[in-house]
Amino acid sequence: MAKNTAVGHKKFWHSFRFAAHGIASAFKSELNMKVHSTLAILVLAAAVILRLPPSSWMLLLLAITLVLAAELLNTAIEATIDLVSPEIHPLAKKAKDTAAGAVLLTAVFAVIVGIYVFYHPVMDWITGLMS
Ligand SMILES: Nc1ncnc2c1ncn2[C@@H]1O[C@H](COP(=O)(O)OP(=O)(O)OP(=O)(O)O)[C@@H](O)[C@H]1O
Repeated sequence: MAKNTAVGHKKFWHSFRFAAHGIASAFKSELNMKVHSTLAILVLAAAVILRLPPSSWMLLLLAITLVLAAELLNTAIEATIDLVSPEIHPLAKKAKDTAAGAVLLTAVFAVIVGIYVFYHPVMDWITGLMS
């Protein structure tokens, strides 16, 4: 474990590496990250198959980025609480529950985006299969 003591452009690349390591370690340790990213890959595969337009892609990428970013922040808050308050405390509960609430909110947004962008293409695809 080391602090970022580099300067100039080296500091930038060190920060980038620490951030990439943070993402990779959250993927390894957090089941929710694995579930959300697997769903994201399936959704993007469906977007390719159904040839969704660029505007739908942008909405999907926004929703996926929001969910994964919220999940990363939730993981960071959980780790901080476990460090500073391993014992039961109402404020620790408030912090963890609120962070989990943020993830839930982004997941609800992602579902709404999914329905909005996939509804008509899926209906057209089903109609095509039946005719
Ligand atoms: N120190 C604490 N004090 C009070 N309540 C806590 C504390 N730690 C956890 N909790 C309660 O237990 C819930 C679950 O906490 P936990 O740390 O197991 O996270 P989690 O939501 O299960 O996420 P993960 O499985 O990714 O670690 C929290 O949302 C909170 O309500």
